[in-house]
Amino acid sequence: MKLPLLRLDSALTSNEVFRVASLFLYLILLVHAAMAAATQRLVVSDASVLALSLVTLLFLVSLGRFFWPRVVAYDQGRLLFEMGIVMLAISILALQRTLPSVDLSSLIAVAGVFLLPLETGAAVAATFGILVLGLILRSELDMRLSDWLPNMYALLFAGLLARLLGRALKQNALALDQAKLDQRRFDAIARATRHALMIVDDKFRITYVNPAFQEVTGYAEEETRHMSFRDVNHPDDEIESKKKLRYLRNMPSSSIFSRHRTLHKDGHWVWVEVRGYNLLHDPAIKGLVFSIEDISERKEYELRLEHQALHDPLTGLPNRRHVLKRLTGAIEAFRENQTRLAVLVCNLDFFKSLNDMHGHDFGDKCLLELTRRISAELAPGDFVARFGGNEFVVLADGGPAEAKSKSEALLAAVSRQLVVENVIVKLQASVGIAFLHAGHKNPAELLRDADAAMYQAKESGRNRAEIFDAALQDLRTRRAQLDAALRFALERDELSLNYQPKVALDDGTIRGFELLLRWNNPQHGEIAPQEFIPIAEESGLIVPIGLWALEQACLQLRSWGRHRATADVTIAVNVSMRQLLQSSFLPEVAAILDRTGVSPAAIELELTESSAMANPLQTIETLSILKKMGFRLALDDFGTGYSSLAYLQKLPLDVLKIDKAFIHGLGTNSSDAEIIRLILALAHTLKLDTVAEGVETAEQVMLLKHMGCHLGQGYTFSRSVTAREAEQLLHLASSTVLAS
Ligand SMILES: Nc1nc2c(ncn2[C@@H]2O[C@H](COP(=O)(O)O[C@H]3[C@@H](O)[C@H](n4cnc5c(=O)[nH]c(N)nc54)O[C@@H]3COP(=O)(O)O)[C@@H](O)[C@H]2O)c(=O)[nH]1
Repeated sequence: MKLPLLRLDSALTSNEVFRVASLFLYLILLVHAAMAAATQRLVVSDASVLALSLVTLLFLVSLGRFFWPRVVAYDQGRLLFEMGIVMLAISILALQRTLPSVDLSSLIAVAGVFLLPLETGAAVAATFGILVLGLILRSELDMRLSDWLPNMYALLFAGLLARLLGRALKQNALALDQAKLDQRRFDAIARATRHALMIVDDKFRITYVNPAFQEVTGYAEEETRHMSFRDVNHPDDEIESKKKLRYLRNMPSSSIFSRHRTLHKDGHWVWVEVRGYNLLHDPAIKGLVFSIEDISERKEYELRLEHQALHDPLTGLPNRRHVLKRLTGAIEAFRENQTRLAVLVCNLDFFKSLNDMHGHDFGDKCLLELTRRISAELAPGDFVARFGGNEFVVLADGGPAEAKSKSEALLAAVSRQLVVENVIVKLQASVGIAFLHAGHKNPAELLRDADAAMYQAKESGRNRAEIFDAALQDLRTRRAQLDAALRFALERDELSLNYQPKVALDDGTIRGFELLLRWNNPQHGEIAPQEFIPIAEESGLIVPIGLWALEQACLQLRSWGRHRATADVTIAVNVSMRQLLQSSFLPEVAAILDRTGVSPAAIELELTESSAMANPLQTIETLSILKKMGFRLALDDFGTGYSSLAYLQKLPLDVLKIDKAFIHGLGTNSSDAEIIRLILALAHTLKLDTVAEGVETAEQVMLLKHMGCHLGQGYTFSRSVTAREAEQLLHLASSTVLAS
């Protein structure tokens, strides 16, 4: 039989100690009596028999208490009663002198045993009781002071010690109970929670897991002993995960948060949300504590939402946002390791017309088929997205040759005939290609380049691919900026006019001026006419600008007409073909003459050879009217275009202006001299005056004069000057000859 001695597996209580100590107390008294009987020193009287019977009875009670501790209640009254009985028995035995030396030392033992389980009040009362009994016994037994006083001290000391021990045991038991309660609560929470809890030591060895750990990871507690994080980490999360764990372990009291995938025992990936706390310094934990939540469902929902946000619902292809995200990543990767990336923007030509003609459902079906075809043309690593209604974007590795052949394949795939709802459709696309480079700061810039190339492909005839050309794009951007600025140039008074003298080669007198436009813009500065005139021509702005220039020339002539030195001068005004083609041109010119009152004979209208010959019939008609109105007419840049002599003959011209390209070679290039001679002979035949443009040297002046050219214009005489300077030149020329 296993004796219920002290229960050392739980907190030792004062009752427990009392249970054992009281048994020993009574046993010692009985052994003492037995030994006295054996040595015949036992004095037997009726009272002593009663006392020994009481002790025996108490021994039996304590024996019962020892074996069946749960049956006996330890209430204060019963304990005091028992103590009273034992003290009575001791007193009788002492007074009867039944047992040798049953005196104050027995009371010390009683104090040591009974004060253990008593509450403070009862313990004080019991102490007094024992003390009083001790005093009575001392006087009855005639003990000397030196014999009983140390025993009384010992009695008090034993009582006090027993009391303190009793209290300590009680507090200890309470603390242990509380700890057990806390443990039970923790176990209940750890069992009830859906979150897996795990504690690992500083070597990341698992020291604790709760039951939910198995639910989340599939691993039972005993299987975790040899587990390593590395075995269950998703390869994509590995680096980040390691970084966080290292940080957590090395930073006392730190915490981490992470969302990653962990491998379930079944072999599938589980999305978990992990919070980790460093409690290595806490002696109760000495570990890293993790709370792990299975967020697979939430994550799946999130991923579904993300998929929806990043994909086109019709084709299922990645959408614009996805492309931007992908490109952001590609730009970052490029900064690190210069990876190659080609962006192909594939825009369907005339897709709007197809939608308009057959409806959007039909268009959608075509797009689905095109998606299939485009995807089939791509390599495994390529990325294709639907970027807009009729636009696909392909991101692929490779240089110009690969990108070009890929776009050729795409164009071929798109243009293969397509049958939708029994309708045969033939589509085509224009592809723009751009390559990622260090200058691209963000996806928008890279896409802008690919887009520009795509528009270039459209402009070049569609159904083709173009690679982005940065220089061309810079030119386009500047043209677009100048075009925008030029629209405000007139109203903002940014345009001005210069005058370049035309000088008679025989006597050096100024016979007239050519009016030359100048544009000074606050943002772009001085812009050369070679740059802005073509832009004005293209946008049609040359029409109002040309009329303004003509009116300014007339006003200047009216002003000069008032002085003798400047009265006979003529002004040559450049006229663009765009102006001539305007039906309103002739009435507006007439209105200018009316408003200014200037004679058209003082104005020479210059039209370039190439523009005049582009549309000869209309030119002949309009020039004839202008001629009838009284204007002088000049053919500018002669020799650079392809003049039909038949038409030339029919043009009502007064002047041929020899292009400066021929004058430039005069004196050095004999063929230029030959051409000039021929032009002069032709002009002579057609009875036209001749002006040499771009005369820069005295030698050229001399040669031209000998060849019979009438007038010269160029830097050797004067650059173009302001109206005021032109006027001064005229005043000077009236007295001085500029060249002879
Ligand atoms: N429709 C209109 N066209 C105009 C008008 N004003 C000018 N223009 C045309 O713009 C082109 C460029 O003109 P610009 O830069 O003013 O150049 C002229 C002269 O400065 C230049 N020039 C004159 N002398 C010399 C020289 O000795 N050497 C040299 N290298 N260049 C010289 O030639 C230009 C004049 O050319 P042209 O008209 O062919 O006589 C030019 O085509 C202008 O016509 C306008 O109001 N309307």
